[in-house]
Amino acid sequence: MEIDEAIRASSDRRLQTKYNSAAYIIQRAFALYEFEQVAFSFNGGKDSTVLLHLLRAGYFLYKKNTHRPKGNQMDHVLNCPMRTIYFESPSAFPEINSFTYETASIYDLQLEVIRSDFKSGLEALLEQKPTKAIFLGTRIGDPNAVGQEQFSPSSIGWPPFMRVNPILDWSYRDVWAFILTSKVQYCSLYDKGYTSIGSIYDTVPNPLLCTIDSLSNTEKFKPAYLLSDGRLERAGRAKKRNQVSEASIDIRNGPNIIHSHQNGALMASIIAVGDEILFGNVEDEIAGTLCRKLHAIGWHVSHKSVVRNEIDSVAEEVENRKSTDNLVFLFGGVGPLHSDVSMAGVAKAFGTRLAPDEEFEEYLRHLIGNHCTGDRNEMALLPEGITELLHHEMLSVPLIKCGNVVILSATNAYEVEKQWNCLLESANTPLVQLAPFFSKHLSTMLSDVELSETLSRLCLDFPDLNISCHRKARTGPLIISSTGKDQTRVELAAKLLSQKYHGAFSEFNFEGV
Ligand SMILES: Cc1cc2nc3c(=O)[nH]c(=O)nc-3n(C[C@H](O)[C@H](O)[C@H](O)COP(=O)(O)O)c2cc1C
Ligand SMILES: Nc1ncnc2c1ncn2[C@@H]1O[C@H](COP(=O)(O)OP(=O)(O)OP(=O)(O)O)[C@@H](O)[C@H]1O
Ligand SMILES: [Mg+2]
Repeated sequence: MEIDEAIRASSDRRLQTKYNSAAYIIQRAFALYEFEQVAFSFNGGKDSTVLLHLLRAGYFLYKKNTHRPKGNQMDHVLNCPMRTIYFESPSAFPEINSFTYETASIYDLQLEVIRSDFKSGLEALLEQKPTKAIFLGTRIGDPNAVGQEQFSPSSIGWPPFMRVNPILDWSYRDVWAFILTSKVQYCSLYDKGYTSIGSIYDTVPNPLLCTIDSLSNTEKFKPAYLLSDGRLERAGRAKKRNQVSEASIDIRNGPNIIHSHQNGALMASIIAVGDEILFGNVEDEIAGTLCRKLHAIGWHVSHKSVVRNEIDSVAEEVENRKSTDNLVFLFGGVGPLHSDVSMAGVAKAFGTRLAPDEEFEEYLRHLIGNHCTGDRNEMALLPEGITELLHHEMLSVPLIKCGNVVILSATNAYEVEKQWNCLLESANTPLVQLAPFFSKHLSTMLSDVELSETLSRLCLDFPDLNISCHRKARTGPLIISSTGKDQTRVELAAKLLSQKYHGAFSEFNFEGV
């Protein structure tokens, strides 16, 4: 069987692994359901083209493994005469239509063309012919893939059947590696720069593949398989409303829009994940550094917390903070150890799951080389559909941002300093530089009782300032800080206080402490 032979003969181990697991899913589906009760949903797109050839290979392997025929007795299964459904729409590209029809005829597919919407078409189909399972070329990253597994029952409200998704965990690059290695035909639009194909009204060639022909000074598009970042395969598709996963990974449009709180202020919170901090074995120095850094660029820090190395603890905290703050920083619990559950916690907070991120895996491979086989690197499992990598030349591995949560791998103040600088300089930085804060700190030996009324009054008179008090020891000096964005107001508050208690205050400088 030519597909099976081509993949086995290739030197691409990753492709072989993906192929083997897809072929396994297909064979299990053929073992579970009668051939006549299974259908293949084919639309001439690249993913369903891959699936077609995987089905042919899987069917061949299934027959070979279950019937053990000799010699050329296998010839009759070189094709897979599957029931194939195509939802044809008047707004489909003519190239897609012709490719679908031609392919169905080449491979003896029993094509059933449906000219209604998916749901009512499937209802009619199931009434006419018992259909237990339908193969789909859905992949992680497709807007409708969230929450699906390789075997996923149809959704509530849909007619009952099993959706079988053998290439769910395939990346864009895997799809093209398969097509190019097995040398199968694909729709001609992909050679014209289309990377994901919808209707003629919502699809154009991917702008990221556009080049200018220097001779004719006209636009040209490179073929789809040359798109280097597969996460941008839908860049030529008009956005639908409510496509959450797309909105959050749209790195072309820069950082996610951040809605500011009162007075244009932006809020951040910091979550440390670490049993060692809660046991008191380790003093956290990262959160403090982050507070200073955020303050220095004019951000407010609303909350700082430490949670246990437990998925649910991380998920609960992230869920709370991500909806309250513009940006959440999380550190600790990142890596390959049993206690490194932060990614899983973040995924759970966003209602998604961990999925292999091919680009991140590539970075890790450079970093840890032989220790990572490439088949299975748990550190390359990142929250599906919400992850954006933030690159910087000084970082061997990019920083990870999931929605509005930035995950830092720093383990001490020095490392967080470096990651912070890279984050600030990253092209997609979520850190907006705001007007700076000004602070004035005064030190006094006056007692709290003597000062309390005056300070309450000062807070009322200066609602735009943060006036805070702290002391290092009950018997030591009291430090009063006023902080705000208007330097004149900050200085005025300090001056009024000093004037009221003539000679009782001196200026204080935190740096000198
Ligand atoms: C065979 C088949 C089965 C489907 N089953 C479901 C389903 O169970 N639940 C669901 O919400 N959508 C289902 N859909 C719809 C898809 O999730 C999705 O809306 C569609 O493929 C997206 O195409 P579009 O981006 O062109 O709208 C199904 C589609 C097909 C072709
Ligand atoms: N009109 C349709 N008729 C039959 N199946 C469809 C149709 N639209 C989508 N599907 C099924 O859903 C899967 C995912 O759809 P999608 O639009 O991502 O197509 P594709 O094959 O992936 O091509 P591309 O991503 O390049 O547009 C397809 O592989 C196919 O199994
Ligand atoms: Mg697709």
